[in-house]
Amino acid sequence: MKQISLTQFLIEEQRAKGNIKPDLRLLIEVVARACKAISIAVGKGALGGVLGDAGTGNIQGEAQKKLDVLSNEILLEANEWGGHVAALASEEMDHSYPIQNEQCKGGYLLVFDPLDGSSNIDVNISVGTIFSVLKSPEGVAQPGDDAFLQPGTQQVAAGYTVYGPSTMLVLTVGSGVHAFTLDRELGSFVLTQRNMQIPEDTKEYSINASNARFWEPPVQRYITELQAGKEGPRERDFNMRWVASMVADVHRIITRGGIFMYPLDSKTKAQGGKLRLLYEANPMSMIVEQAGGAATTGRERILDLQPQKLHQRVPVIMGSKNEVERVTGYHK
Ligand SMILES: O=P(O)(O)OC[C@H]1O[C@](O)(COP(=O)(O)O)[C@@H](O)[C@@H]1O
Ligand SMILES: [Mg+2]
Ligand SMILES: [Mg+2]
Repeated sequence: MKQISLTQFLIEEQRAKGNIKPDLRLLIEVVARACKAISIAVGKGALGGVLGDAGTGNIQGEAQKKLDVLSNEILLEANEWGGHVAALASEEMDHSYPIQNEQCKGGYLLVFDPLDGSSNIDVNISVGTIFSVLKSPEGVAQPGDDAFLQPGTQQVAAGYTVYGPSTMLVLTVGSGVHAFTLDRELGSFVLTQRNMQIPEDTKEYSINASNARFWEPPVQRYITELQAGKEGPRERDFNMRWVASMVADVHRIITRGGIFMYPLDSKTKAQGGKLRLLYEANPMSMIVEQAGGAATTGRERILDLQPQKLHQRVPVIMGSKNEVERVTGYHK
C-alpha cells in the first residue's frame, strides 16, 4: 500500500484541494517537527532525566513538570525561527510571546498546551500536545494577548499529538479530521486514517467521578441515568473510561465514540471551569465538530464563546452528538 506522509497530505490539501495556504502548510510542518522532538523526549522517560517536577509554577498556580517546561521550549524555539507566526500563546506562559525577529514573522497566531495530562507523565500513561492556529489580526504589527481573544470558530487549523504506545498526530484544517502515525524509524508522520467520524450514539462516558458531589443537578441527573444501566431510563448499560489526559480521552472518543465531560462544578466554578478555553477546549471542539461530534459548555456551543482572557477556563462536554445534545438539553 502506498504511504502518504503528512507533508504529501498537506501539499494535496494546498495544491489540489485549495483548503490551505502554503504558509499554513509550512506552519503545521514546523509544529509536527516540534511534536516529534517532544515525542522523543517523552519516550526517554526515566532514562532521559525528564520525569518529575520542574520546581516552578505556571500562571494558573499549577506545579510544572520538567516535561511541561521542556515541551514549551521545544515549541517556542521551533516557531521562533519557523517564519510563519506573528506570536504564540501557551498554557505554560503568563502572556503571549511575540516573534522578535522581523524576518521570521508570519501571519498566524499559534496557541498550545505543550504537554497535556501532566499528572500522568511520571506514571508512564499517555500524554499529548494540543494546538490551534488563528489568523493574526491585520494591521497589528506586534500582536499582544488581545489578538488571541478570538472565538473558536475563527480557528484555521487545530490538532493534537498523543504520545501513547504509538505517537499519533490528529489534524483538521477545516475539511475533516485525519490521523497520522509516527513512523519512528523514518521519523515521519504517515497518514493512517482519513475522515475520522464520531458515531452519533455511544455507550461509553468519560468523567472524573470523584467530583460527583460538586456537579450541578443536570450533570448529576445525566450520570445517574447512565449508571442505572438497563434497569434505568436509558434501558442499556454504559461503560466508563477516564485516563485524565484530555488528549487520550478525546482521542478514544474520536476513534470509537463516547462522551467526555469536565463540567462546571462547585470546586472550579469561581474560575469558570477546569479546562482552558484557548489551549484545550477550542482546538478539541473544532476537531470533534469536524469529526461529526458536538461540543458545548452545557449551556452554549464552545466554538461560539468570545474569550475574555488568555487563560480563561470553561466547562467542557464533547463527543457523540446525541449524548452531548441530551446532557446540554438537561441544562435548559
Ligand atoms: O486530574 P483531573 O481533575 O481528573 O483532571 C484531568 C484533566 O486535567 C488535564 O490534565 C489538564 O491538562 P494539563 O495537564 O495540560 O494541565 C486534562 O488533560 C485532563 O482531562
Ligand atoms: Mg491540558
Ligand atoms: Mg498542559
